[in-house]
Amino acid sequence: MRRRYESTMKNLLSVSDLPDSDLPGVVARALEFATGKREPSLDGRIVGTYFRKTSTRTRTAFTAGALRLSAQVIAYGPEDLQLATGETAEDTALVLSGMVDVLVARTAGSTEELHAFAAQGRMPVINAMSAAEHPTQALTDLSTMHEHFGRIEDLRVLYVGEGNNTATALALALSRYPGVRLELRTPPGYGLPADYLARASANARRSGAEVSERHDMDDLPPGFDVVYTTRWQTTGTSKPDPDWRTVFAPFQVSAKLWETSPAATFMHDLPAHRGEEVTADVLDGPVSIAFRQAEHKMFSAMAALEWCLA
Ligand SMILES: NC(=O)NCCC[C@H](N)C(=O)O
Repeated sequence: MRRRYESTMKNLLSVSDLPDSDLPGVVARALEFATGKREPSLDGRIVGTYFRKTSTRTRTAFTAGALRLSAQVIAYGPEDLQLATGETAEDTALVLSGMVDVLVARTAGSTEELHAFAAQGRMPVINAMSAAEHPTQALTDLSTMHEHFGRIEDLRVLYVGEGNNTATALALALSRYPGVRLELRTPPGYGLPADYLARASANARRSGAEVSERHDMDDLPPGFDVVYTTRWQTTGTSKPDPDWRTVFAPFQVSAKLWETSPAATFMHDLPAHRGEEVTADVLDGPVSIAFRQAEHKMFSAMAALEWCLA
């Protein structure tokens, strides 16, 4: 669709929309918010949130974060907009763009729809999770890692689980940091989409990171700093293989992984299903920062809103 307004509008549809010149600053700003810093930086702004799928962390993070920066919020549920009766995404966003300053949208569907929302060209659109990518989760993960380790560079990260929206965004983000080694272990048939793996590998070649993916849990190198997992049922998806639990079973994160990575910190995008992707002793134990990571959702949402609206 023809762009209606020419502007330098900053959408956050992919973590790759944040240029190298801005990404460290956005993470640093999230870390300032993590220390309790608050400013009325969005006073007078109106944030629209449109969540078509369930959300606990992301929706609350953007709403609470906007309010804490003195913005006002209009929240739309799945049936509230005329989109539900067939109005196009383009027309919907064109109308909203005259009234609200930024739209935070979780479709859990195709990212193309988010591009259709962004086509109007004057109201930035933030991807609060599409089927392909979860960019604001990646920002959360970066600021959580930075807070915990004091850096992101040189971290050795093991990601275990489906190559879902969280994994794609994490791979695109971490691959931009020199010295990072990201090892993805994804169940056979549930790996990262090839184009995302290729983009992350291209980032890594440029930055001096390393990204690799395998579909088994054999020959794991020792000494990971982070073990990261995600639930087995990704929002809005179903698994074609009726036997998928057997395929996923070897990819459960348990204390066994700490035999070779005794200093590793555990991360999880949540919601968690104890006894499936992770055992309760790991998630609820001293190695886990998963619930601090959830708090970072708001800090990174605040930084993302400011970046789009600056
Ligand atoms: N932290 C979150 O945003 N959690 C929501 C679900 C994330 C997960 N990748 C999913 O699609 O199910």
